[in-house]
Amino acid sequence: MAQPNATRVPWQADQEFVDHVYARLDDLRRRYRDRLADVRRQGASGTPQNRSERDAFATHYEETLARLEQVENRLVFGRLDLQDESRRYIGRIGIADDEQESLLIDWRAPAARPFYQATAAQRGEVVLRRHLMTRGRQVTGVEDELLDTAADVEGLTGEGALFAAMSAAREGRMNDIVATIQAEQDEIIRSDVDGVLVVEGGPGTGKTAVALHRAAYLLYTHRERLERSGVLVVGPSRVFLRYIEQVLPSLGESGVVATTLGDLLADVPVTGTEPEAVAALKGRPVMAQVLRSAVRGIPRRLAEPVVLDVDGEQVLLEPDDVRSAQERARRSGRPHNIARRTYATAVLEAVVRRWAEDKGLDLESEHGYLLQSVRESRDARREINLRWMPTTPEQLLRRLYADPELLARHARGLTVQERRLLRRPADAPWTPADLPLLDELAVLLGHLENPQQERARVAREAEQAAAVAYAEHAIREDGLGGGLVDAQTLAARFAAPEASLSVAERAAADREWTYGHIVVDEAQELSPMAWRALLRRNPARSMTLVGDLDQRSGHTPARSWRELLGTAAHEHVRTAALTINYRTPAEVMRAAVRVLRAAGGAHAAPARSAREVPGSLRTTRLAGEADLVDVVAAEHAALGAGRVAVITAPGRVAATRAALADRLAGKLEAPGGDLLGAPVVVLDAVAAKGLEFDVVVLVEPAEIARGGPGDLYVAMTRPTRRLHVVHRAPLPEGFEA
Ligand SMILES: Nc1ncnc2c1ncn2[C@@H]1O[C@H](COP(=O)(O)OP(=O)(O)OP(=O)(O)O)[C@@H](O)[C@H]1O
Repeated sequence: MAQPNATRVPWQADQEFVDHVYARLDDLRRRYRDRLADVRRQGASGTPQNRSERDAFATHYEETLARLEQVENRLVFGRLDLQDESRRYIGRIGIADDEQESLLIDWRAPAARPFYQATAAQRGEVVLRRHLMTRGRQVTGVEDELLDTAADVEGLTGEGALFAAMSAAREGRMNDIVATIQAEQDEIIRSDVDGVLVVEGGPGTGKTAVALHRAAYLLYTHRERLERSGVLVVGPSRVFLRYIEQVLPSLGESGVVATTLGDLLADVPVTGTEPEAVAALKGRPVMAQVLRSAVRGIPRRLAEPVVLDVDGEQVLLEPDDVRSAQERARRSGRPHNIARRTYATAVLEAVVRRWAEDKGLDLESEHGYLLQSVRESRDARREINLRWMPTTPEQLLRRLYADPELLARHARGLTVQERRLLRRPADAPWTPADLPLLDELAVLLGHLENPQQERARVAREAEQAAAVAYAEHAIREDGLGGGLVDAQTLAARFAAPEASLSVAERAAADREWTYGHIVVDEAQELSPMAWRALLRRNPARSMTLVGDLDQRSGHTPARSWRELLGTAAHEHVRTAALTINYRTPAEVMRAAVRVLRAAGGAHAAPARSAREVPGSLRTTRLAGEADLVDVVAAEHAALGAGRVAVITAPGRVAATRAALADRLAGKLEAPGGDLLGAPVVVLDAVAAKGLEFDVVVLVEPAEIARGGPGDLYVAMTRPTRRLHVVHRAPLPEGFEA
C-alpha cells in the first residue's frame, strides 16, 4: 500500500515490490485451487482412462499448490542492482506475471548467481547487493553491500543477515539458508549433477545445509530427469530426518524421499548389537566375494543316476542332465532364484526326452502329457529342488554365520580369526551391519516368486509399456501435460491403482527403486558394503556425499574417502571442501580441535569459526550429583529461549535424565520422547550427530572419548553459544589450552 512521503521507510520501493509479488502468489494459489476443484468436481464419471488422467492432473495441481503454499515465509530476500540500472529481486521460487515476464527470480536460476558469488573484486555487472529482512509480508530492514567500492575482507557476504542467522536461538528444526548462502557453498550447490561429489568439511560448515540446497537446485535445474527418477536423501537417524524435514519444503521442493540407510535397505527388524570389530569386518568389500561364493555354492551336483517314479513308471535322472541344466542356468547370468527357472525347465525337458526315448514314444505328440507327468512327480520335484534350492537372503546369511564349515568354504579371503568373529547362532538378531549384506544377497538371489506372482509381474510389465505408449500419444496428439509433465511420469500415474501417487511416494514404497540422484549426509559413517548398496540404487552414478572423516564413530578411523568408499570410489569421484564453521564459537572450536589432535584425529584441515562468542567455553569440576543438576538448570535459566543438550556417554544417558527429572520437570524430554522439541534433552554423542543446540553441557568427556575420538569431537562441536564441560574424572588431553 502506498504511504505518505513523511512515513516512507528507506525500503519503501522494496516493500511495494514484495506486496506485488505476494499478490501474484495469492493469485496463483487461487487459480490452482480452482483448477483442482474443477478436476475433482468431474468426479468419477467417464471412462477409466478419463478418470486416471484426471487423477494424474489432480496430483500435479496438488503438488504445485503445495509448492506455492510452502514458500510463504521470506519469499523475497535479495535484490541486485546492475550497472544498466536494472534491478533483480531474488526469492525462494521464480514467479512470473501473466505475460510470462519474470517478477521474482528463483534463487537457483543462473540470473540469481551473482547474489551469492559477486565480490568487490569480481562484481561483474552488479553494483549493489541488498539483503531484505522480512517478518511475514513486511520488510523490516535491509542490508546493502556496494560492490563497486567496498572490498570484503572476510570473504563473507551479507554479514549482517548471516550473523543474525547464526546467532538466532535454535528451535529444534533446521532452517534453510537460502538468503545467506556463502560463495564456497554456492559453488558446491551448483556443481554438475553427474558423478559422485564428496563434500568434506569440519563441524558446522553447512554440509547438511549445502546438501539439501543442492538437492533443491538439482531438482530445479534437471527437473524432467529427476522428477521421474526421484531424489533420495539418506540421513543418520530418524531424529535427524525430522530435524531437516522442513528445509526442502521451504525451498518449494516436497518430492524428495528421505530415509535412514536401515529403513532403505531391508524390512527385517534390527535389534542386535555387536562389537565394533565385527561390524567393521561385515562392512569390508571382501564380504561381497564371500556372499557371491556362497550363492554360487548353493546348486549341488548329482553324484549318481537316480530312478524317479513318474506316473507309476520308472524314469532315469542322470548326473549329466543336472550338470548341463545348471550350466545353462548359470550362463543366463540371472540371480539364483530366477535362474532356477531356467535350470528346472532344462532338467524337466531332459527327463521327458529320456523317458520318450526309453519308451519309444513320439516326443512331439506326447510332449504335453510327458511334461505334465514329470512336473507332477514328487520324486522329480524333490530331486530337482535339492540340486538348486530356492532361498532367501535371511536364510542364507543365517546359515553362513552359524555353520563354520560353510563359512570356511566361501570365506577364503578371511583369516581364521576373522571367520570366528562372524560366528553366531542361527537365531541371533540382525544388526545394522547385516543390512548391506542382506541387500547384496537380495540382488544375488533375486525374488522368490511363485508361479502366480510371476504371471502377475509379466502382466504388470505389459500394462506399464502400454501406458507409456498411450501417454506419449496423449501428449503428442492432445497437448496433454502442457509441457509440465513427461510421458513416463504421466503414464506412471495413469497406471491404476496408484494413479494419485507421486514419484516420491512410489519410490519410497519400492525398496529397489533406482534414484536419479542420492544425497548422503554423515557419509563418513558408511562402510564399503553400505556404499555398494547405495550405488545399486543409483545406476546413473549421480551422488552428493557430505561428511567429515574426523567425526566418524568408533576406533577404526578412515584415513581417506577412497578407503571409506571401497570399490565405489574407483570412478567419477570428485571432492570439494567447506572451510568456515557457522555454528561453533571460535574458542570452543579451538578446544575441540586440540582434543581431537591429542587423540590422534584431525584428518582434515580444521574449519575456521565465523564467530567469537565471549564466555563460550566453561569448565566445572563436579563435587556431587547435585552440581550437575545445578549447572544444567542454571544454563537453561540463563538461556531464555533456546535449547540445552546434556551430552554424556551412552551408558549414562538414562541416569542423567533421571537425575534432572525433578528440577527440570516440564522442560526435560521424556525417555524416548521428542529430542527435537524439548528445551532440555539428554543424549549421547552418536544421537547428537548432525544436530545443534544453543548450549551443550558435556558430562565426563573422558567417558565419551571411549567411544572414539570422533564421538567427543562431535559432542564438543554441537553448541552455537556455549560448551559447559562438567567432570570429576581428569579431562582428556588437549582440553587445557
Ligand atoms: N550460509 C549460511 N547462512 C546461515 N547459516 C548457515 C550457513 N551455512 C550454515 N549455516 C548454519 O550453520 C549450522 C551448521 O550447518 P550444518 O548443520 O549444515 O553443518 P554441518 O557441516 O552439516 O555440521 P556437522 O558436520 O557438525 O553436523 C546450521 O545452523 C546452518 O543453518
